[in-house]
Amino acid sequence: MTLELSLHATERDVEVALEVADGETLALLGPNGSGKSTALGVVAGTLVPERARVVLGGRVLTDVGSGARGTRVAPHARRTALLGQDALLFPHLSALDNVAFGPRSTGARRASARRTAQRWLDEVGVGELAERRPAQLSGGQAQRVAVARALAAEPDLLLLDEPMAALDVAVLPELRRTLRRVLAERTTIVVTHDPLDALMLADRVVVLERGRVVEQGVSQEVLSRPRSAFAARLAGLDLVVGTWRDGAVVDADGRAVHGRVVGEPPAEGAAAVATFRPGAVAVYREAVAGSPRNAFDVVVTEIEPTADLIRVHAGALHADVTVQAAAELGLEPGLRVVLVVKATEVAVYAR
Ligand SMILES: Nc1ncnc2c1ncn2[C@@H]1O[C@H](COP(=O)(O)OP(=O)(O)OP(=O)(O)O)[C@@H](O)[C@H]1O
Repeated sequence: MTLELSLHATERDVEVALEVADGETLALLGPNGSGKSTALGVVAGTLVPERARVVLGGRVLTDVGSGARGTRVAPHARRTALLGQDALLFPHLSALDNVAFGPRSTGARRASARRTAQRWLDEVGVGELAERRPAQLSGGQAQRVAVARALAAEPDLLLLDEPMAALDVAVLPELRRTLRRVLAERTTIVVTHDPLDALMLADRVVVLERGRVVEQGVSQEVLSRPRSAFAARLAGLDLVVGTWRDGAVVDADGRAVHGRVVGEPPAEGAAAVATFRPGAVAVYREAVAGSPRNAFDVVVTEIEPTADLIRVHAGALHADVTVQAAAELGLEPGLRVVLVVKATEVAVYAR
């Protein structure tokens, strides 16, 4: 179902308008305090600001402000499902009964609700844990149950508020793949700080800053534009978007980045991304002999002191070096340098 949202929360200085197409997943990105939760709250109906209009599949859910009708559909009657950082399962119910709760509350009989619940638990990979209580589940398993619960309610719109922020990094690639599968064809908004989530889960991203939309577009395009190394910067990562060829991610400039493949290897010719920490990037004045696999000829565009290091900007790429190294290299904007990053420091994912 198509979502149309416009809101003006005067006190918070948040003014946002966006649309989500039927079946589309939209990632909402932005730094702390940029208005992401405000936007989700207005859609979910937990927040009614001075002016807002929310229309989901032609149903007006919120319409307040001058000249508006004063419509405020209650949160539980919106046919939206919100999943946050914490699973928030009912502690006294089994995983199965937690998931069956939604279908039960919309009138399904017990046996049928439990069958539906089992199907969703299977779908998100925790079918064998159906009889466990939340206390007997790991964080990642509990979050999978919460995803099943959200989906079992058959919402018209799914709202995910940093659904993976509280989880161990080790479980993220698998959960991300599960989400990618279940979100396909579902109208969804996902709030995230992680550009990989934006790339892997979302068709489109909207970037918020200080309560305003500053950039939006197809995820890959937004995230690969230098200006939108913004999103990569949010996660503290350098990010190269390209195509998987001969065991490397090849970007639009033909730069090949080698790394460790995380999860399923990308298919030859398929979209792929490489990420690495700026701290893993070394800076040289010229190509080093016996050069390691990833060496990029770049021009320094900016030098930025951080807490205890110097961040070297070269277009969309960054390197963090010590003050001493920056001085020895004579780093300044306009200087040609070679950035070197070991393949073992680079994570490569299929898109
Ligand atoms: N309950 C509140 N009352 C008044 N102002 C608030 C309230 N919650 C947030 N704000 C303000 O509204 C603005 C947007 O905040 P919001 O929580 O929507 O940002 P966010 O992008 O979700 O941030 P985060 O990533 O930290 O969750 C900020 O200026 C914030 O200080």
